[in-house]
Amino acid sequence: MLFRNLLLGSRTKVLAKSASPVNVYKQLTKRTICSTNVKSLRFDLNQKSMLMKTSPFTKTIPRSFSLSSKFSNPTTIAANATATTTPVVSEESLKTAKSVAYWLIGTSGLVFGIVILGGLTRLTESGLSITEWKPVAGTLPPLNQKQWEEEFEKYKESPEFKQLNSHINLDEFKFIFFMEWVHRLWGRAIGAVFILPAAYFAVSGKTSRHVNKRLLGLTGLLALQGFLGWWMVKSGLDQEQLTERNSKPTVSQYRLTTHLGAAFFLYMGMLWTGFEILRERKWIKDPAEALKLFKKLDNGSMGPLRKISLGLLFVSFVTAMSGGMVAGLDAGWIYNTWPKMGEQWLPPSRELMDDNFARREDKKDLWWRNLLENPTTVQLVHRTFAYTSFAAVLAAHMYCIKLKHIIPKNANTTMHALMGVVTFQVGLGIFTLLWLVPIPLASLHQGGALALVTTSLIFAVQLRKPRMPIRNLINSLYIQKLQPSSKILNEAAKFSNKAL
Ligand code: HEM
Repeated sequence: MLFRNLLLGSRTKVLAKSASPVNVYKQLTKRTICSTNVKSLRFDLNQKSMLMKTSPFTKTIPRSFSLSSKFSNPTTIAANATATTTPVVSEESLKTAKSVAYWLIGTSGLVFGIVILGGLTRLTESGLSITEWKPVAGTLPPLNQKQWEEEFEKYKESPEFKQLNSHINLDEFKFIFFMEWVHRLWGRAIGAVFILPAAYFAVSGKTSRHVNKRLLGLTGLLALQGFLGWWMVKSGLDQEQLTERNSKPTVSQYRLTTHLGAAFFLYMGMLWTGFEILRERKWIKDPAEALKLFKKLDNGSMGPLRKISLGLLFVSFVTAMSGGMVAGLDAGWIYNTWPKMGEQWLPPSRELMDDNFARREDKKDLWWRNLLENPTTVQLVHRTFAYTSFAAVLAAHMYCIKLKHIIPKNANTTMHALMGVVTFQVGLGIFTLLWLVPIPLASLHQGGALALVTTSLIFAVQLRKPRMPIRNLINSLYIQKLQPSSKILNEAAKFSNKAL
């Protein structure tokens, strides 16, 4: 049990003689834990009880305790009501400037752009044209004829030139170099556009601690992304690795997908944080509306839908990653038929689990190598994930239609959009395959994957319950608005004293 608590957090049922949420909560936070560790509280005023869910690593949590009788005293109730007019955590420490949200969403747009450009670099087979990684010096392209010729000489040493491109001249080289150079420059620009303002916002106190932690994580991810880019390119330049993979000069599909996945994570992290800031600011501005929304989000039927929303985000992400594997293996160039794969619904099992892909004598790696390295199987896996994504969104859409009176209106609208995006994306995938991966369509299909992940992410954000400190803040702001002067509370206290 202790292990479970540490890992998952715990649930504690608190019984109160007084059914006031204010009292129960105050008593709880005073006696046991810091309010920021509380993930959710659910009050049952009839049963005079409260269910508390805490985050992992919360220290002492009594399984159940009764509140002292003094809390059933009306004077104390009034006094406690006064106490809650002061926010549990100050508004300023929770608030993040709107400009931070817009900057994050804008920067995520730049990440969207670089993913598309990266795809175009791959589709035009330009990605292996720059054979070195110079994070600072590489900012400038060759500036004169001599430098261009030097750069071309270096490229002539690469396996790609020797085996595939020995016919190209300097002008053709300039085009592929330019594609890769713009991609790298864009990456550097994102670094600058992210890190400098992040430091400024943090130092000037425009961000909350919560957002600062996110910004730190995103900075780490950004640095990792630059490294992953070079790690990927190296796999296509190094003849030893190519021989080991028995591959023509292209990057490893594993590394391509890792690089793509990290970009998706960076994009999702920026968007999620940006939307969360905007959402919380909106609540702070209008606590009454916020409380109405919280009531909807606290509805029991929303629990499963919240899990479904995260499931949809996960399945969209995994489908996109399986698409990365298709792209990395050029598996879109085979089985260009739909809905069947060739003449059959499924390729022959001999081809799907081809012995030639196993590298171990005992063939123990037959399954996973075919699933990740055999273009036929990898395409089938991508088709399967795509159908799963479509079916999952369709089912969730129908579920939302059923619950449409309970679900927040904006989440409902997003679900309709999600249904549209997934249908469009599946259509794009099919035509990309049928028409032998034309560059504009393949690029649009990649953009479609990002659009699908974006819509799933917005849906998940819209269904999220507020963080506990924000909930506390909104509650107290609401009470402050209702009772602008403490006079009313003093009157209430006097009245209660008389009643005793
Ligand atoms: C929810 C649906 C889908 C998602 C999220 C998705 C996502 C992706 C992604 C992210 C890529 C990699 C693009 C790149 O890195 O350049 C990709 C590639 C590909 N997908 Fe899909 N896809 C979906 C459905 C489909 C379907 C239904 C088909 C065909 C039946 C399909 C066929 C392809 C092909 C052929 C490629 C390789 C294109 C290339 O080489 O650039 N996709 N997909």
